[in-house]
Amino acid sequence: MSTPNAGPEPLAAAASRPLTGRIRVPGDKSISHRALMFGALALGETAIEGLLEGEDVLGTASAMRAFGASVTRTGAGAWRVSGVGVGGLLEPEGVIDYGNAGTGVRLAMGLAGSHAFATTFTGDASLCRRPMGRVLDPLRRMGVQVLARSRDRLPLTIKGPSVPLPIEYRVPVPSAQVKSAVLLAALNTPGVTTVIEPVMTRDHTERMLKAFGAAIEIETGEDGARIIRLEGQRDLKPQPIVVPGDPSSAAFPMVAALIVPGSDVTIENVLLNPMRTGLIETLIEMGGDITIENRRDVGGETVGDIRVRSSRLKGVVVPPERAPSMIDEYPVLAVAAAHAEGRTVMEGLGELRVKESDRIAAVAAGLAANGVAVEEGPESLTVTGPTAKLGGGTVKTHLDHRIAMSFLVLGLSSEVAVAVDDAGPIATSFPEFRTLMTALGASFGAPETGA
Ligand SMILES: O=C(O)C1=C[C@@H](OP(=O)(O)O)[C@@H](O)[C@H](O)C1
Ligand SMILES: C=C(OP(=O)(O)O)C(=O)O
Repeated sequence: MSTPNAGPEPLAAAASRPLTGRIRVPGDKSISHRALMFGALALGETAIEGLLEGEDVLGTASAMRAFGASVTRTGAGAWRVSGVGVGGLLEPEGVIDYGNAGTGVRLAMGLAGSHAFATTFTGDASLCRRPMGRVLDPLRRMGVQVLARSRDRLPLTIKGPSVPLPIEYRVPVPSAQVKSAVLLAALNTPGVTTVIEPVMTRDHTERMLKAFGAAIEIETGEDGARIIRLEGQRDLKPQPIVVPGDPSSAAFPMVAALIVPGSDVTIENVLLNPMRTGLIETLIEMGGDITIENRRDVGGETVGDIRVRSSRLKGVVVPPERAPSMIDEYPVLAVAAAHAEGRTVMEGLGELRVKESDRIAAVAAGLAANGVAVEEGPESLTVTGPTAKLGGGTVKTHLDHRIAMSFLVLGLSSEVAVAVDDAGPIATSFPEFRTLMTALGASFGAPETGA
């Protein structure tokens, strides 16, 4: 969990020698959260390999223990979960502190919301600013009572009804977290709950629920929306899970290899679910030399090794409909765009305003502080490159891991060092970031020394 008393960890990066080598990034964050949660609901033992051991996911491991499941670490990335069965969660004794983890807390609210007990959730300063109404609204319709600070922010307490109501819910924002929270609540709801998704988002919940034997059906409506029906109160069967590498973490060495001259990096075993590969598609359109090798199927998901060589990039227009397949990758795409010839226009970014930070504002401020030409729109970012004299600025990370990692990557190709005010949040999703990047040839240091 977060360590609020540790204090900020300033860090800087400066022009790197070519990055070379083969690395594996840690397990996918979305799949890791879900593996622990579905394991906690299944009857019997779920063995997980390759779990992301970042703070966000460790928060879910603690939360599942608080709900009565047995969760044990048996080796590096190897975990076992003994579940309590659908409907069998216990009332947690204390407050569930989810630290920085939006996915963790929103999915856990769905889980707890279908149980007739009270759960209190809280988080760090970033999570307490983020909107929870998007999950609480459908849960209220299922009969959940909510006691919250104004505007549905954490800390808050929810209490499930004795018999939850199945609902039909059209997800109003493109959000896999909202879809998943309703489906998790539906697991312990009698009858059929329907979630309608006008815009498709990452589908790990649906894929994994199928694998665990849930009664889930998906069809496409006349208007093109995805209609997901789940019949509740059916047992889940434990499944061995192998978590592939997180494409959202792979994004950082990928962009670093593209922009540091002379680089040639391979990132092995990365999840290539089509709802997660928008960044790869965009970087290839920009002229990035990226090839996928050894494409294969692992546990119902496509994975592959991504080879990236430094490239001359050109600006592109990234269409808004691509946003769900690369929603967490815009900060690091903006860093690539600072190196591209011409304008890169990123549209349809409204959701970026409610992530760990307001990522449109944080990226714009960070790029501007380092001499990059950037324009911020209400739901867009436009970056014009290449930048003549890059670097020299200190970036405010606002408790946002992706802002910290993106700007350290910018530093690796800057004339003058780029500093971030706090690298601590990197541990939420990618604790090995510094070690792996260093193994490729990058170097980081204290901002005072200019790295
Ligand atoms: O469901 C998930 O695992 C996630 C969904 C996305 O959030 P939204 O559902 O808010 O788009 C993403 O930003 C987050 O990192 C992980
Ligand atoms: C948005 C993110 O995570 P979460 O919503 O789980 O905090 C992210 O990891 O970029």
